[in-house]
Amino acid sequence: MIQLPLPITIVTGFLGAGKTTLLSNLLRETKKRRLAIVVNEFGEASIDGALLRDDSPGDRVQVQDVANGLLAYGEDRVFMPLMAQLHARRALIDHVVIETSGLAAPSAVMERLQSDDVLAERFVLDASLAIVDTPLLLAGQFDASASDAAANSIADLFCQQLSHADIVVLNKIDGLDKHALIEAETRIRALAPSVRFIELAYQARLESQLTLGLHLHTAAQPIHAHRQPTSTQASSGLSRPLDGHSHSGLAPHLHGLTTHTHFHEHDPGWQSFVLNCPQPQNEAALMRALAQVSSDQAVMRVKGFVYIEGACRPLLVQGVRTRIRAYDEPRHIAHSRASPCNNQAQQSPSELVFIGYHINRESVAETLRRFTTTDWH
Ligand SMILES: Nc1nc2c(ncn2[C@@H]2O[C@H](COP(=O)(O)OP(=O)(O)OP(=O)(O)O)[C@@H](O)[C@H]2O)c(=O)[nH]1
Repeated sequence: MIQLPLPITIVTGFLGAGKTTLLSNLLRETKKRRLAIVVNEFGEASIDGALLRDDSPGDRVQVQDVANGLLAYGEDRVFMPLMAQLHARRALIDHVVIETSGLAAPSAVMERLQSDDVLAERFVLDASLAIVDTPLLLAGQFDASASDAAANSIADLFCQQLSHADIVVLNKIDGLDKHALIEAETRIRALAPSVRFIELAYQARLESQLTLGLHLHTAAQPIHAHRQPTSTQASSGLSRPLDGHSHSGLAPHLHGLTTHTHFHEHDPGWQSFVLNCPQPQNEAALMRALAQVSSDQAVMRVKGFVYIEGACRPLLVQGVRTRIRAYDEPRHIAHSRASPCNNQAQQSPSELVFIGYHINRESVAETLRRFTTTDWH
């Protein structure tokens, strides 16, 4: 029996843009397709994979974590065996979604898919999505700056992610009015004129028709209807659709990979480390410590699970730059992390992943120790 190539959607976006949240919503809403999700994290610990696994209904979704690096970059030896495993399970999978690390350009995976003959036979790129933290975009947080190396590195990466995207998804737009949305679109178009479509995701929600099965890189596919999310029409009140929301008649899209380079030489200024603490935490003291850390150093992302005195399940900590929140909704907590209330002694240590530009592990640990009077190391 002839097997059709397995479609792959690449989901990219800078650290904390909302890739995992968007995917997790998609998993709950996609009822028909059997999905294989590959989650690549820059840090040593995989937090997102645990969250997605918890949101995966039944055996329709398989989640695979690849922590500690950048998938398909340079010397990475994980990518090819991973693709071979996916191919071996072809009969059980309808669609693959690869969530790249927030510090990766999607061109790395795209290039491998196009340049390797075996992969090109077995897989087909369906679409590449770039998720954008819209409030940060509007605040100029992805702009380059002559005097700030971190800002330049972020701006460079952000542009790479946009320029390889078929679809840019404006996320975190819950509090934005139509003028802000149009301003965001204008900025995206100025940074990446080749972007084909811009979609709006309210509360990190995109319909699966806007995300999977788009065939944007397949020759001779029937033209599909590409619509705005219904929530966009209802809540944004935009007087005109965002440019590019329909694309009937467009030919399959080819990204000029030969003319772009992804970060084969990844900027070594980006660092990640994990800190643990065996003692239970005081939430307020920990939040003060994390606020201090993010104002002292270029920490762009903090995430992990923290055990609070007397609580039977950990809090999920999510920090994107200076916005740091702790969640205790059970949905946000991987079951494997919950412990019976009467068995506090068996709690795992708290674990936080920090990602930033030239960040200093010891100095972050020292701030956490000072504010929480517990032994972070
Ligand atoms: N208000 C708001 N918050 C959001 C939205 N989407 C995501 N978030 C929050 O943004 C934070 C980061 O979300 P993630 O989904 O983990 O982001 P990510 O892109 O997967 O992060 P990395 O994998 O670390 O790069 C979390 O606290 C989310 O709850 C949104 O649409 N609105």
